[in-house]
Amino acid sequence: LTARGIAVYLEDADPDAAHTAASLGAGTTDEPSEPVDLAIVAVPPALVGTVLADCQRRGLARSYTDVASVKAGPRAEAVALGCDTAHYIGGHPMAGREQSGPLAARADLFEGRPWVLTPTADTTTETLNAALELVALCGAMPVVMDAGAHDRAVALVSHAPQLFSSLVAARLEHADETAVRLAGQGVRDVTRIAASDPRMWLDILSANAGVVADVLEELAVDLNTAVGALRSLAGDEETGRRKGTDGIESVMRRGNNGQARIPGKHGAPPTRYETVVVAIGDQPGELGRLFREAARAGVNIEDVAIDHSAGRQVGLVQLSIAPTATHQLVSALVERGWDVRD
Ligand SMILES: NC(=O)c1ccc[n+]([C@@H]2O[C@H](COP(=O)([O-])OP(=O)(O)OC[C@H]3O[C@@H](n4cnc5c(N)ncnc54)[C@H](O)[C@@H]3O)[C@@H](O)[C@H]2O)c1
Ligand SMILES: O=C(O)C(=O)C[C@]1(C(=O)O)C=C[C@@H](O)C=C1
Repeated sequence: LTARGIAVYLEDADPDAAHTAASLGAGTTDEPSEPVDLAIVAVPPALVGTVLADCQRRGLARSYTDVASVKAGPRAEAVALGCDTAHYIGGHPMAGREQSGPLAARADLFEGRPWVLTPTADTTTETLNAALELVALCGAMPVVMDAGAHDRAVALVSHAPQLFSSLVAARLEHADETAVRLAGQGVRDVTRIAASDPRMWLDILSANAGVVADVLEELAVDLNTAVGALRSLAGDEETGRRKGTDGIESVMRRGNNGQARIPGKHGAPPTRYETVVVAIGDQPGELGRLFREAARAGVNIEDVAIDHSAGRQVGLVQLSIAPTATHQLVSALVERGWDVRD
């Protein structure tokens, strides 16, 4: 927001958090001299109602929104606390990180991401417009939804996946070191969000517990079917083995179909990117140098993942790029002496 010339006033129960954010260029810790256009309540979900009530009592802004990962509970609390709901609109940017705090912030976090807004019949046009402007300034795409529908949707696409990631990672807690050392990109992809803050997620999951439990129950049925298929595959009997093969094939195909439905950037249809793997030395500045080479070659990097080989001073960088740009990037990198892997 500051990069787009918007005056941002930061306030946090932890003054260090606000000062750190200010020093990173997110805004100022000075108090505004008059009510601002929009106050963004970015606190844990269970605190949204009380913080909103407090901000409104202080007359901080003309309109208010929040960013909590659940929407029905915070709204009910705001209503119960007697908040001015006409000038409050629930919000939820569908982007985030497994790390919290100002040091984990990124200016481009919301670019191209859905940002849910949950207006109600009494929401004023001024408040809806202020929230829409915020979403546009952050480069996100507004999605207007009812709070309950939002909570059911995120149970499926965010809350249950978080628990699943944690459960997969929990298998590693007491695993043999020799096994954990072999971790490759697959398990890293599946468990990245298992590093998330447990207190924050307890708060989120408590506010959406029943719906998330429904999703996990359905998953549990699928898990049992997969276990049955694997047991049949492990047996000697031919019919059983065929049944097992069918079962696992069905899991994999259904997974392919579900994964293919996940939208690409800016809500575009899912895109298939080509991956170019480059080995880089484990030293400062290497990644920046590689990105500059891609820019010189005129190739847009759509996504990036790094696989650090255990015990080796190299990392394998996987650059996801448009398939049509593969030749251009590979030849530019090879020409400039980079170690491009097949
Ligand atoms: N982290 C994510 O991926 C993500 C993504 C989308 C939405 N959200 C939502 O954003 C909100 C904040 O999450 P976060 O990850 O930024 O957490 P965070 O811990 O980084 O930030 C929360 C901040 O709220 C402050 N705070 C707590 N009580 C307060 C109070 N009474 N008054 C003022 N400040 C107070 C804390 O000191 C902390 O700095 C949550 O509602 C979360 O559901 C998080
Ligand atoms: O990608 C991550 O690390 C996230 O935490 C993102 C994520 C998500 O599940 O997509 C997590 C919770 C928020 O409510 C919104 C976004």
